[in-house]
Amino acid sequence: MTPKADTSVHDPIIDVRGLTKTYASGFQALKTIDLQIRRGEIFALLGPNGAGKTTLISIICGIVNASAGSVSADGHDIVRDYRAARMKIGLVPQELSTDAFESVWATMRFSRGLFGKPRDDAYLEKVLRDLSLWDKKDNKIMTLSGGMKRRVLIAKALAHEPSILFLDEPTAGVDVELRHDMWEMVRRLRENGTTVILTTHYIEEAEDMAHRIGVINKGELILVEDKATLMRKLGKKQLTLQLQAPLERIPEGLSSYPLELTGDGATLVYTFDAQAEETGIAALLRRLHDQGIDFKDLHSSESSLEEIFVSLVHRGREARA
Ligand SMILES: Nc1ncnc2c1ncn2[C@@H]1O[C@H](COP(=O)(O)OP(=O)(O)OP(=O)(O)O)[C@@H](O)[C@H]1O
Repeated sequence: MTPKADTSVHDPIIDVRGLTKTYASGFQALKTIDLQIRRGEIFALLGPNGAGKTTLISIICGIVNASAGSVSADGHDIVRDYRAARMKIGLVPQELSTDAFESVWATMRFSRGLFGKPRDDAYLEKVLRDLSLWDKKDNKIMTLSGGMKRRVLIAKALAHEPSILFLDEPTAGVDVELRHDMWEMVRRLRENGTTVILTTHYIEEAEDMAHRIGVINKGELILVEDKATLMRKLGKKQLTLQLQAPLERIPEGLSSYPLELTGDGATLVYTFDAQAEETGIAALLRRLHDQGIDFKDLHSSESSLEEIFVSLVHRGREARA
């Protein structure tokens, strides 16, 4: 990887300002996005299906046109200075769409050539070795396993030595081992100075790797935060109790607890802070017993990202109302 002259984190490597996107269908996929990515960071963009993650990445990578606003990549405006901006960026898409009949090696050489970069077989060899693909270099892509094809996508995106790498759902549907290999690879890239932006549905992925996290929902960037701060906010767990007999409402004696009655009154959900020393579960169960409320089953779970997004958006709407 090329050494980076400027490693300052204050100078954004990606600068997105007032970006909006309305597709030809009239659907507004992005609503005024402002986002600065720091040089050398791993940034995770989280959001439920259809939130606008791929649209945002596609605009930054010059695949989709913005309706308004501007983006610069390493100082180059992605419209006025498209070639220079694109040269800085490697994109690992969700799916492999072409090159099935080509060998891994030919695909790499071709990708590098597309960006007008001089031949550098030693560099390409290093990329393939780092991704455990070297022994497959002469294989046609169609003969590789799904996991290997994923690695090829990454290798291809790195062929022209970009300083910014976008990974769109890098580990969706891959097995645990490959997921860990990919995380390892992302860390190595970062150590070499590459800025990595990934989209994911997996909270562990963001938790494990990202320095900062952006949450996008319905085309709005609802927050951008350092990971540690966000994890504290998201660190909620839930205890779900299946009641023996449905309740009409939460009894007075339990009103001090953050409880919610769902499933026609037959399910009681208690939300608590996973990081807190006292979860309050023991006291709650005692209180339920005192109130004569019996349950037949209970389980605890961490709120899914989708639930967290919904609650974030909900809160945002309430705050605006
Ligand atoms: N070419 C298009 N024309 C019209 N609407 C589109 C087009 N591409 C995407 N959309 C819509 O824009 C919204 C955002 O889509 P996008 O693919 O950016 O979401 P995403 O966050 O990447 O979702 P996922 O996690 O499912 O990949 C969706 O409602 C989608 O249906």
